[in-house]
Amino acid sequence: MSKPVRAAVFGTGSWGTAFGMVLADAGCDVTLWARRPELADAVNSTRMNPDYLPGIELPESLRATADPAEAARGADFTVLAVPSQTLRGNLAEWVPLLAPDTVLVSLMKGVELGTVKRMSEVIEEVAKVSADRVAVVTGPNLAKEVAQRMPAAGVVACRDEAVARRIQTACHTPYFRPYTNTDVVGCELGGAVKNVIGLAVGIADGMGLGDNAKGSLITRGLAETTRLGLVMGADPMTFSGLAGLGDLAATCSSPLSRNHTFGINLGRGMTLKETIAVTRQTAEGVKSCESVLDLARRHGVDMPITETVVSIVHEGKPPVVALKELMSRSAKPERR
Ligand SMILES: NC(=O)C1=CN([C@@H]2O[C@H](COP(=O)(O)OP(=O)(O)OC[C@H]3O[C@@H](n4cnc5c(N)ncnc54)[C@H](O)[C@@H]3O)[C@@H](O)[C@H]2O)C=CC1
Ligand SMILES: O=C(CO)COP(=O)(O)O
Repeated sequence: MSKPVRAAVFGTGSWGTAFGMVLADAGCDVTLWARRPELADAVNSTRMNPDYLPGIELPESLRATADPAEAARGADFTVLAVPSQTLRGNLAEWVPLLAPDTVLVSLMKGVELGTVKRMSEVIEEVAKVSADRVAVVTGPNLAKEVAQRMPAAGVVACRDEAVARRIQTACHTPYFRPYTNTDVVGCELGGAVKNVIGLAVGIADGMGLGDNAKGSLITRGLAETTRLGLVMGADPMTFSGLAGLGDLAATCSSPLSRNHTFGINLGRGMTLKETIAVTRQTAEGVKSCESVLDLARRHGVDMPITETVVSIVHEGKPPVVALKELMSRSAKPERR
């Protein structure tokens, strides 16, 4: 009998824990790394993650530790599920501990501020590994629904399709159906930009702008994501797939989405400070809207919705003023 696949998951937040459950349910031997020893202890002693997934029973084969060396030991797959902006610093500490041929798997949906690097690029740079050893898992995967074993599909993207297939097998369960894709750029951009569009839709929902506004923002949001993807070498078809439209639809319609909810609070009139204070988990779009806009400007791509989100979130522009400006942009053909 072949030995079970070993996976280390760095980050015991909502998605790290839920994806750890998927891997465990698919037969992998999984160790979660938690920043706080008390959370690791709670996972091991109660089979629950009280801080991020309260009330959900975790599989027996899921263990947690606060010792990164213990988590990393012998891992076939090293899954990274920390906030995008802390990844570089976190990974630099973990690199000396990684198992020699481990494949690094990013669950993160952000773009690094300043460098405008995608998460897989940060991983390649910090861990000094080739793109063939770095994969991305993305798609419409709201953590709580996945942890409740509600059906979902996802995408495993890697330049090396054989590596993507190995991860696909390792996370395929009766309720989680992963597809492979070799368009890593498109898959990562889809995930990062949908958070920004999720904020925009949330703001519109908070302002009570209705479902036509929502449909318009989702569609034009996808158009600007695709424009950026095209100049960065992504396959445009990726954006009509799970990593693009699929994730956008889930995020923009769900009260479980932190980005959507963050936007709703802003649209209802909360200040940024108040909104941050009531947001207990990572809403990646809040920081990544700035790096996505930076990326777009460096590539000469027009992203009006992203620009609007940055102006509301970071420049204090009142949503009503931003809406007026967005609606009064010069008229243009749909396909451009
Ligand atoms: N929650 C979800 O439904 C999904 C989230 N994602 C993505 O997964 C990534 C992780 O998000 P979540 O697990 O949801 O976030 P979370 O906020 O639930 O958990 C974040 C985890 O990172 C840890 N952390 C925070 N700051 C840290 C630091 N400075 N150093 C080390 N660890 C730190 C926290 O302790 C926690 O364990 C994000 O990029 C998110 O966009 C992707 C798909 C679904
Ligand atoms: O990425 C997600 C669903 O696919 C989760 O969205 P939020 O980060 O907005 O909660």
